[in-house]
Amino acid sequence: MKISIGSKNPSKIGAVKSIFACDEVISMNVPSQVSNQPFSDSETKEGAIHRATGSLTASSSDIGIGLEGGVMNVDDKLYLCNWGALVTRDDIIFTGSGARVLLPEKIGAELQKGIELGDVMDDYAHKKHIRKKEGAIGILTNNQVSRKEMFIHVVKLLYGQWEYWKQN
Ligand SMILES: O=P(O)(O)OP(=O)(O)OP(=O)(O)OC[C@H]1O[C@@H](n2cnc3c(O)ncnc32)[C@H](O)[C@@H]1O
Ligand SMILES: [Mg+2]
Repeated sequence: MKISIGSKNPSKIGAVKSIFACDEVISMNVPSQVSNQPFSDSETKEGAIHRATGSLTASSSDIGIGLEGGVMNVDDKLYLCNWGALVTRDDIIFTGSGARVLLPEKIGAELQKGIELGDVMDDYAHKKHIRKKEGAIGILTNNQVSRKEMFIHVVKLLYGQWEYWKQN
């Protein structure tokens, strides 16, 4: 079975490969059709769906997967959020979201200026390419949960829903 994923980010590809272990995984950049830095659950989820459908349309895969990172407000505080979507050839869409973590106010202020979280995080932690490695969630949890591990959980939610649907 062939799976496409709408991203070239290694933490996203790694998560998909961990769960769909013996399948062929095709990765490609496709437009998320939302802002580079989504600012709500809804926008982040839409981005994930567009990445999944975009990769399906652009390849001969059996299912398409999209994973999208964003931020969202709870009680006037910004949290990191992540969404995933799995789309089948007959247009069934499964979605699920990942762990959330509070963003320090300093980070929230930079995001409000229009800077992407990936860039804000590199500045904040004095590191490079955090988005492709441990991620904001890895930095903020002192590496208890990496971005790949968080995405593995999201991919499990998608995989499980899809398996259940196939059996029923
Ligand atoms: O190549 P793509 O797939 O776009 O990978 P990305 O790292 O840009 O990831 P997203 O577009 O899904 O994330 C949207 C924005 O949020 C940032 N972001 C989200 N989660 C992050 C994390 O855990 N660590 C660092 N940056 C993160 C990311 O850098 C983008 O600016
Ligand atoms: Mg991006």
